[in-house]
Amino acid sequence: MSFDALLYLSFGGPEGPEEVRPFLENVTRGRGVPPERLDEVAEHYLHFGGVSPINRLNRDIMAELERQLAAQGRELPLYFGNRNWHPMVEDTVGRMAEDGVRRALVFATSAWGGYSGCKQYHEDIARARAAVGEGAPELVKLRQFFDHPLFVEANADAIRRATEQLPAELREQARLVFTAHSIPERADEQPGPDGRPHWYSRQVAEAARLVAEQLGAQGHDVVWQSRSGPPEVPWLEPDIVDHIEALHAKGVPAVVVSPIGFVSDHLEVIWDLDNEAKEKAEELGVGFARAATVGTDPRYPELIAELVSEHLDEAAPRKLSLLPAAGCSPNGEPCAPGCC
Ligand SMILES: CC1=C(CCC(=O)O)c2cc3nc(cc4[nH]c(cc5[nH]c(cc1n2)c(C)c5CCC(=O)O)c(CCC(=O)O)c4C)C(CCC(=O)O)=C3C
Ligand SMILES: [Fe+2]
Repeated sequence: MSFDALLYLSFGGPEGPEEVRPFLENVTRGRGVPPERLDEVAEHYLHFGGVSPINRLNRDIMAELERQLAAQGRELPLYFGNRNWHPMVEDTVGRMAEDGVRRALVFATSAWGGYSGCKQYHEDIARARAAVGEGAPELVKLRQFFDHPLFVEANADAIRRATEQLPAELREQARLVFTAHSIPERADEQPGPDGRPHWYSRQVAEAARLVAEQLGAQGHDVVWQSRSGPPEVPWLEPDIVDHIEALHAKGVPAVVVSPIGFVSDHLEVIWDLDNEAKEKAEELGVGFARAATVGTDPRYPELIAELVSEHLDEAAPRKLSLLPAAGCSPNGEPCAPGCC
């Protein structure tokens, strides 16, 4: 099948203090997030002048991706659209239609299945096409990449570099801790294409296992961060901050934290880890190093180009786990019956 463009689809983030509230309202519309939580998160954004780094990081990644695609001799114009903030995906897909794009691939900036990481991006695709109406391009979303060798290698190298930042005497005993965005337990019960539940947390566990194996780590933990929602609703636990306390109580002298659940050092990473988790570690005297996300590693755009190649050249999908490949479907249709 031929494609005449690539749409880079991301979350979006505010670029000034006056944009914080309307952005948060877009993110949480109909999601049952209490106003107190929104006030708290607004403060996190305002702490950084109301500017999330996510848009700049995405533009840097796209510039490198464009360079790599050009070097491969691919003529595939790149478009940028977001779910929650400008450039909004509806506007971008409108522009694609005006430019005469008939059929495009879509890269969504999440490695995972589940509602937030996969299905909601399918909904964005369907909503954008509906908004454009007649003449909207066909949009085929690329698959989930949590077990792609380039994702695993880039995360492993970032952990190696973070470990070097710890004092030499702590490195050997430092506990490797992976974090990903918490989601409601009910949401995590959602099955994958294999029909088995907990698709999201199984993928996170598998990616963490693959990275830890590549590092020859003695042991590792998978924990969660950035919990939202009303307090009475159970979300995946333990939280990273509580986990640092628990490790300290067991006598662990240092932690290396890998935000494997995210692909760039956006606000949830720099606030929840570099502020909150780091502060807790310092308070307890626990050594703390945070690994980078894959976004600044050239292997990330390389991975995107490989996913593209699976469609344009029928390149065999490279994956390291036995979990099924999923997340790829046209025009926002579910990727498998009951999936995500
Ligand atoms: C699984 C997952 C990912 C990873 C997969 C992926 O990357 O897609 C992710 C990424 C992100 N989440 C982000 C920001 C936010 N997420 C929120 C709220 C929520 N996230 C959820 C899940 C996820 N989120 C859920 C279940 C909610 C509750 C509301 C709902 O059920 O939908 C809220 C509302 C306030 C709050 O309650 O925290 C904000 C501001 C940003 C941008 C950061 C920046 O601006 O730099 C990014 C990349
Ligand atoms: Fe899916």
